[in-house]
Amino acid sequence: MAPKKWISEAVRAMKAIGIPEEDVTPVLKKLLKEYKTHWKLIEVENYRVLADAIFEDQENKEERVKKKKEAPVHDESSQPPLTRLRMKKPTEHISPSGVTSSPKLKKGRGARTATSSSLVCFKELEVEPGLIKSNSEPLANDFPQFEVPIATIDPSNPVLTIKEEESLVDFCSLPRKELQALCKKNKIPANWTNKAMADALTDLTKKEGQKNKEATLQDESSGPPLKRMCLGKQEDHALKSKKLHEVPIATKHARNPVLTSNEVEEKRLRNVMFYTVILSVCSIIGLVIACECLNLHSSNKVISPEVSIMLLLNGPDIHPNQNSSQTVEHMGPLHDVSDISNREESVPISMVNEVSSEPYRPAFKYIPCNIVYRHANANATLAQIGGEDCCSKCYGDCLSSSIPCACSRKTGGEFAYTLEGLIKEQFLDECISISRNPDQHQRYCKMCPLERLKEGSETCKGHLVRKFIKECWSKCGCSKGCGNRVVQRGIACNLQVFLTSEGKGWGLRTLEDLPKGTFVCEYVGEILTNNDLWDRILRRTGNEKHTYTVLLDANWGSKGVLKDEEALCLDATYYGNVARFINHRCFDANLVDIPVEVEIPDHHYYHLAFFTTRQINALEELTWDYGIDFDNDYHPMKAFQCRCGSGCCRDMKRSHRTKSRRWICSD
Ligand SMILES: C[S@@+](CC[C@H](N)C(=O)[O-])C[C@H]1O[C@@H](n2cnc3c(N)ncnc32)[C@H](O)[C@@H]1O
Repeated sequence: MAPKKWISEAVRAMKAIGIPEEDVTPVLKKLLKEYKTHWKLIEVENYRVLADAIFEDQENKEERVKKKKEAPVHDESSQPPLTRLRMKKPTEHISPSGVTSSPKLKKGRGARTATSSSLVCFKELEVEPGLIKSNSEPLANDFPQFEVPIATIDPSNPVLTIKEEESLVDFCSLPRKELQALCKKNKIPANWTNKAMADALTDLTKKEGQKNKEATLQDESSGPPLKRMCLGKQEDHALKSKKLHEVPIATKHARNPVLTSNEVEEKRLRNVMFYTVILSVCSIIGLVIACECLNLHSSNKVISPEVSIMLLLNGPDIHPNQNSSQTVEHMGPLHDVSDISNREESVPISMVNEVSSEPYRPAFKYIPCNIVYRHANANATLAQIGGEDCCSKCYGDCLSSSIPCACSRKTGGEFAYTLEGLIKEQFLDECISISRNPDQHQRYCKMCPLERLKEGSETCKGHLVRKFIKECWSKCGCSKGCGNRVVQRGIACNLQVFLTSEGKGWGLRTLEDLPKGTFVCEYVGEILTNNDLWDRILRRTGNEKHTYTVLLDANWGSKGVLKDEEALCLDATYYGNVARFINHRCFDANLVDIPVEVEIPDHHYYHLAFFTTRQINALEELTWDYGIDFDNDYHPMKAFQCRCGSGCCRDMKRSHRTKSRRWICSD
């Protein structure tokens, strides 16, 4: 006798395909009587036998009713015959008596989908209870194309592929003796006809296969989340292509899922709150410890909160090639050199020193996305985004749509990205040209916020008029896998921080070949107002440096007088990501920085993203032209001595140039 639990399982399976319990129990009772000790065969192929028997039963009932009704008048032409949608014609089913045998499931996708994935299919189709789609109808065309990622295949409802089904042993061809032996082993009556025994064995094998598949799927889902990190080059390249990006972002890295923009926003806000609390606590403790360390009590020096925070959390940067005797004892822990992002990125970022034996104690905290410092106005609200700045009516992938959506408007009615997730060549070349020929693209700024804070300095030399990329965002109707969302997905290529041998300190390199136009990373740091930045600069003392600050000036000068809270910059001195390690190259840098509008449409705040200017080979150092004017004596902070090694090094030639001051450096 079948246990109660088994019966309720059978009822539940039928319910899932829309058959109510009252239809199931009488048929099940009959079947159990018929199958006796072989009741387990009923559950084969998701209770196919049971489902067929129920339909047969219903059909018989309907037939009887129909006959009764038709008995007095016979007019076949007035009513079309009731066509029944069902998974298969229930002519025969596996019978323990061995008299009849079931026709095998048709080796077609439809048949398997209907039986094995009934849960998903029937729900979407809203098929009338009791009716199941015919395998003669193409199922695939009936369903809306949902973006169901591969990772969400229900392991409890595995689907055999055609190949797997075909690879099953052909029991029919076995000699009777062998069949009988196999049946005996599997507790199937050995006195059935050859066909019946073969069918029963086939079904058992399929069931075994399904169980194994289930186990494998479960194993995979609970396996180590390091799979993404161990991807080969080919897979990695494929991952970068848009198609694979369509896997929901959250599944990208099980250990450290990449966040959706909303989540990023939430996380950012949480970060801000978290860091604000940490900052306040640390500034008090840091002040005390820093004073202890520096013995400042007696020297009467005043330490700014920022300085003390830096001492406590990080300490200033030490480059092994620089004299570190004046630096304070570091209090922060060593970074995990196998992943300096501490799993904040979806790919690990390793750090190597092949030049000296000095350990690296980074003087910064790794953050994967920008955080707001104090009063900087970089908070996005959905109300800020007008109808013309989003594509609320889109769905799926905007890049595959025949008509470019509203989000392409700011890039001239064409998206900046290709279907492969690279930046379009023409767009990229224009950005490179702007960066390399600044004189032709600068906008003079009479009331530059940076200039008006300085006393006695020369007037502003201008800011580049930049080309913006605009990505779809939260208010857009498209999916998270939309091809017009690249930068917001974060780093996807294998990068490494390494100690340069030319005396530039640490640098960043790629561990894989990168095609032209690949997104590498974003410049991440604290978002500061112009006032905050100036405060930090004025407060800096002795050995302290501000070599990690970039002005977000792409829109400066387009308005009249820029408010101080609108003039923003990114400071990666204390909080930053890999981009803070990218060194400068005067000529032919292999990266170009492009402003990217994601959340805020008016461009006072934007993301600064790096794309490859050409094909880059694995292990090449990634470089970027900071846009430093090495000849500017009035520069608030003196530039470093350039060791970029390029033939046209601006520092070597000392030629007179007027370059944008996007980069602020000190040495
Ligand atoms: C944004 S950081 C780059 C990472 C830095 N090398 C480090 O170790 O943290 C900028 C600083 O790196 C150094 N640097 C960058 N490019 C350089 C170059 N071409 N020549 C010499 N030093 C360079 C300078 O000290 C500069 O102030």
